[in-house]
Amino acid sequence: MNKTITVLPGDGIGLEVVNAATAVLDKTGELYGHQFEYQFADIGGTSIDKNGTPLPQATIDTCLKSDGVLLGAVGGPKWDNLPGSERPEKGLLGIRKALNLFANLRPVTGHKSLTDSSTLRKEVVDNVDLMIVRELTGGLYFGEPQERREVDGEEAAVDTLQYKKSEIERIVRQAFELAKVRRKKLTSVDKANVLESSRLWRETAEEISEDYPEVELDHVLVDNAAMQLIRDPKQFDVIVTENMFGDILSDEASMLTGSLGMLPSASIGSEVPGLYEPVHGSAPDIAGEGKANPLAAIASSAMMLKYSFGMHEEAAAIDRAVSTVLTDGHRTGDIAKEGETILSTDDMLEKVLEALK
Ligand SMILES: NC(=O)c1ccc[n+]([C@@H]2O[C@H](COP(=O)([O-])OP(=O)(O)OC[C@H]3O[C@@H](n4cnc5c(N)ncnc54)[C@H](O)[C@@H]3O)[C@@H](O)[C@H]2O)c1
Ligand SMILES: CC(C)[C@H](C(=O)O)[C@@H](O)C(=O)O
Ligand SMILES: [Mg+2]
Repeated sequence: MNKTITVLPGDGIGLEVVNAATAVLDKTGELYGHQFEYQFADIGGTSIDKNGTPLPQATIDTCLKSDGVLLGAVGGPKWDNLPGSERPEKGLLGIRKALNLFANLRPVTGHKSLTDSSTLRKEVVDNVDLMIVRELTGGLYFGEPQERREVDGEEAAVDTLQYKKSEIERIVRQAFELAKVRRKKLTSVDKANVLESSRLWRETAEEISEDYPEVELDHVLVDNAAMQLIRDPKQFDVIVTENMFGDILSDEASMLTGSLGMLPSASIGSEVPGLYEPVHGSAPDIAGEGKANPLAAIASSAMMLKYSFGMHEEAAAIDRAVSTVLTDGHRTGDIAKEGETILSTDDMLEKVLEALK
C-alpha cells in the first residue's frame, strides 16, 4: 500500500520523537511492502515564529489531503507569555477541531519489565491494560464564552463547560464499541454530584448502554477515579470521560507504565485522517539533548497503522519490537533505574529497529 502521512513535528522534543517514529514506519514499510510518503507542515511555536500563527491554513489543507497525521508536541517557555488565543497550544486545539477528531484513545499498557522502575507496587501495576477514551473537541477547552470580564468591580475570568447531547452520544458510543472487543467493561467518569454537564453525560451513557447489553457500564466520580487508578488500575477496562478529566487522568495513568514518555494516543473522528501523537508535551527541560524517550511516538505510529490504515499485523510488529527492547532492558533516562545504562533517543530508536522483524 502507498500512504501519505502529514508530519507535524511542532516544538521541543516533538521533532526528535517524530523522527524516530518515521524511521520505524519506514522500516515497517520495507518489511511488509508498503510505501510511506511524508509531507511536513508547521504547527505550534515554531509556526508562530515562521508564519505568525500556530496553525496556518496550509497545515490544515495538507493534513486533509493525507491518509494520516503524526504529531510531535507543541509549546514551550519561549511562547508562554503570549495571550491565550495566540499560544502554540491553540494550534493543537485548532487542528483537532478542524479535523473533527472527537475521540482520543489513550491506551495504558504496562510492560512487566518496567514495573520495577515504577513508584507503585509491582503487583498493582504489572501488565496493566486499560484504555482511556477522552472526548477531544468539546467541554471547557472549546466552550464559549472564554473571556476576562469584570465581576463585582474586579477582574474575573470565565471558561464555559458545555456539551451537546450529540457530542456525548458519539464519544460514549465509540467507547462502547472499544469495550465490546476488549473485556466488556466501560467506566464513565464524571462529576455528576456537582456539574450539570456531567448529569447529562451520565444520563446519555445510560441511554446508549441499552444498545450494548453485553458491556457492563458503571459510573465513577472523577476524584474517586483518580484515586482508584492508583489503588487498583486493573479494575478498569475502558474509561470514557470528558475532555479535561481525560487530559488529567491520562497523565496520571501514564505513571502506571513508568513514564509519560511511554503513552501513545490516537485522535480519530468520523472521517479520515486520524491524528496520532504521544500524550506527552514538548518537554522543554530535556529538549535538544537527545534524552527524549521515543517509545510513545513510535507506539503512536503503530496506532496509525492499526486505526487509519487497517495494518494490524504491522502495528503488532511495532508493539512487539517495543516490548522486546524493554524486556531486553534498554532504557532512556525517564524509565531507567539507578545504575542502569541510559540510552539516547537515537540509540533507543536503533534498538527498536533491530528488534523489528
Ligand atoms: N500534545 C502536546 O503537544 C502537549 C502535551 C502536553 C503538554 N504540552 C505542552 O508542552 C509544554 C511543556 O509542558 P509540561 O512540561 O507540562 O509537560 P511535558 O509532557 O512536556 O513534560 C512533563 C515532564 O515529563 C518529561 N517528559 C515528557 N515527555 C518525555 C519523553 N518523551 N521522554 C522523557 N521525558 C519526557 C519532561 O521532561 C518533563 O519533566 C507546555 O507548553 C505544554 O502546553 C503539549
Ligand atoms: C497541550 C494541551 C493543549 C494538550 C491538551 O490538554 O489536550 C495536552 O496536554 C494533551 O494532553 O494533548
Ligand atoms: Mg495533556
